[in-house]
Amino acid sequence: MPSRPKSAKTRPAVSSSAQRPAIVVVGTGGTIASTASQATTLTNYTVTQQADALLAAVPGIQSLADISCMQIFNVDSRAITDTMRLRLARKVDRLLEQPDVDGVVITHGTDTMEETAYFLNLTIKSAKPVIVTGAMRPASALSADGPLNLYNAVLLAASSEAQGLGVLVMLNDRAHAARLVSKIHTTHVDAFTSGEAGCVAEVQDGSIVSLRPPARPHTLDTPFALRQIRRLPRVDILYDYQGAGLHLYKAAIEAGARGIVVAACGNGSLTPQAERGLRLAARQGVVCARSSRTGAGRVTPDLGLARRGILSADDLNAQKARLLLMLALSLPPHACTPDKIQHYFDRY
Ligand SMILES: NC(=O)C[C@H](N)C(=O)O
Repeated sequence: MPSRPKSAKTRPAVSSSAQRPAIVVVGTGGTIASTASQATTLTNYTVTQQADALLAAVPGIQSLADISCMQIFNVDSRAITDTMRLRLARKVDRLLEQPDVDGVVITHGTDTMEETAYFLNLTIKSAKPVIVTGAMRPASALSADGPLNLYNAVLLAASSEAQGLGVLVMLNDRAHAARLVSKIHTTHVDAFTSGEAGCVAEVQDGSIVSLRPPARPHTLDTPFALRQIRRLPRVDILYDYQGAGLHLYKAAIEAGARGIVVAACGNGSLTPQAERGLRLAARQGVVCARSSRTGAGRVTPDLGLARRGILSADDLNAQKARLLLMLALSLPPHACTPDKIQHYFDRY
């Protein structure tokens, strides 16, 4: 349980001016919680800090809200498994059910942040703000970016402007919609983009500048609910390339994959062996989806392939398409036919 703010009693979803919003910061690890041996060491570090220490390093943050914090795990985000992400989602969902919690901030490694954010965006059943943040530089760095990112994340979580926008990713002064955001640089502080759609909001001088709300339905408006999930099914990602072989497709089928997402070339085009592999999988009841390895744009649906159970992942990248497919395959049989799953790809 988070340590409770002293004044926490029943309060509206976002507090009136008389009552400060109650925000829970959930720590999961990542570079924001890491330290290195020297202030100039920016890429070689270890997770050492918990959420309370991160908060203590941010001047003025306590003036934004009544902040409590908790640690669910403390790892590099590459170590987060499907089970851990599910546990985090359940925890956040339960926190938001509490009338005395107005919003949640999650501190997280940036490498797989977009996966956690999109998963929460599809499953959390609340309109209260959920903001995921992190850092590209460790807490020990000269010009560490974590403190301002965390400040801005709490600012956003405490704001009525972030209500009903789904899960947002806050880094480098920008708030991105979970569905659109992706990490596109290995080390720069400005590592995240929402592509052509642009971000949802910016923070300038401690004020939120709203730009555009996310276009796709999320959170309360999806058919995916955590309570109906016991275990997430195996969905594998395969990368297509010139000269690809069939063996990886066979291996995924043999490993019991219920879904395969391929990061296909261009507009979802498949090399001959990838197409053979997907057809083989689809014939055995594995739901397959084509995303694009280009990093932008939608994969045009192909009716011929769709008839064979090979769907289009719309403009989701492979890692996000995988999560949507896992959630879709967790639904009861009548709700996860290939037609229905294509509809989920087109909509969420
Ligand atoms: N910048 C980061 O947060 C990267 C880190 N390795 C992670 O946990 O994802």
